[in-house]
Amino acid sequence: MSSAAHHPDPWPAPTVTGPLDLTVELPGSKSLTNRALVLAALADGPSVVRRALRSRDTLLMARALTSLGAQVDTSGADWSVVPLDGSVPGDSAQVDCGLAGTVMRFVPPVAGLVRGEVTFDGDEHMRNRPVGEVLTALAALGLDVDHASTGTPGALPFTVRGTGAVPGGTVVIDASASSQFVSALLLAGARFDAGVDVQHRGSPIPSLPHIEMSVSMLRERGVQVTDDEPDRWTVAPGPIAALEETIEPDLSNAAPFLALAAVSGGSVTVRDWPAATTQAGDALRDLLARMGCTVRLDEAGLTVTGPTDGLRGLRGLDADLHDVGELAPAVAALCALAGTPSHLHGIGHIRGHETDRLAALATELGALGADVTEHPDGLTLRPAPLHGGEFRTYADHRMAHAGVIIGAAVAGVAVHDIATTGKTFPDFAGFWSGLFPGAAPGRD
Ligand SMILES: O=C(O)C1=C[C@@H](OP(=O)(O)O)[C@@H](O)[C@H](O)C1
Ligand SMILES: C=C(OP(=O)(O)O)C(=O)O
Repeated sequence: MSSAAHHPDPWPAPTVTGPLDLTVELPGSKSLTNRALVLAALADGPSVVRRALRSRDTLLMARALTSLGAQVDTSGADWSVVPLDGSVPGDSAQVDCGLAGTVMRFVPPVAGLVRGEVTFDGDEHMRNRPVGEVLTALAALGLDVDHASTGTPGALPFTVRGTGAVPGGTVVIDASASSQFVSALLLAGARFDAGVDVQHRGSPIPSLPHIEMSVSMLRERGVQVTDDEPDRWTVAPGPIAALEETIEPDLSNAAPFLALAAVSGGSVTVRDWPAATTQAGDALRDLLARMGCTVRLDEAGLTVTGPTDGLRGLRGLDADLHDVGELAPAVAALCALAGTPSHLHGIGHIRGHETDRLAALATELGALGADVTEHPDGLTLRPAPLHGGEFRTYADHRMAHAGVIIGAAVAGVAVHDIATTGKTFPDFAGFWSGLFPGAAPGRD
């Protein structure tokens, strides 16, 4: 994982000096790794998560499940998991959610399925990220959840007192703030006595591909999921089959790398890009093509080639990113460099991500000269000359990705807390700088 000890803070982002021609092999998907770990902990036998992502979010998930009584061996590239055995070791546990939405939302239902008292807390900002709908839903499904006496109701810190069994049944939630509310209930739902029937009422749910990812991983493990009505998912009670699964590369984390093709007017290939996937990052193929890049998916991987006249040929984008909000910071950075205006919309929910990403992007891109207007649900960016300066990241890995994209195009950009990329990428700064000619050899 990246560490502040190895990289200055703020970190001078490397700038391209000509077209790059790169092939990169990226670490595994956070979303796939953390789902595979949860499902393995609830499975009917030992599982293996091959090519697991080793990053802050996935190690927090491994630790959380271990504290609930699973055995997760993270020592190699392939992680083995022996499922939960019914009781929390020592009868009580503390789960550190860090800044991982997947840990804060996916683990509480699991805690109801083991006997013992489990307290959840996390980074300071994590207390502002929404989770109340999950906790209220879990209480309605028969879990003993205390989030009123521990601090602000509906937020970290909270306590789950598991009895080892969850009655389950039908629940109505408003998942307009995060798709993870639904995924949380579905992933554990097969182990509830009556399964779970989740119905959403409210504004449209963001990040729907992530719910499809949960559904598809459950089905791969033999769980019966019905999703033929909009905004309703039913998981039948039953076992979750143990599985050996190989984790795909993280396609959302591919964004800054593919952006290098556009910034440098060169080509970047990401190896092992899956032909079919539920990852939201697959939308980069369409988004980058719409911006004027050439995109080719073949046995070599996904190759993106930037416009031949470089950034002058990069077109702005009018895009609804509601389904793929986690791409917004990197896409916004590219739009700030494009030759025509952009309007990114449908992403009001990313104000509840690692930071208020719309405010953070407007402030930090604006500070480097971008012409950016913040809207309740998005950003408008118009072409403007950018200049160097400091780019603050607010503990948000994807803000750091936005910063290094600008830094690749504009000399003199210094990105604050580059180590925050460790949330989903081991030694991002070393990997990134190793891609630039003249960089010190031997970085991983
Ligand atoms: O389930 C998941 O793995 C995720 C769902 C999405 O969350 P939201 O629905 O809160 O946007 C996504 O943005 C996040 O990075 C990962
Ligand atoms: C929103 C994100 O993370 P989390 O899983 O913490 O919600 C993200 O990675 O962009």
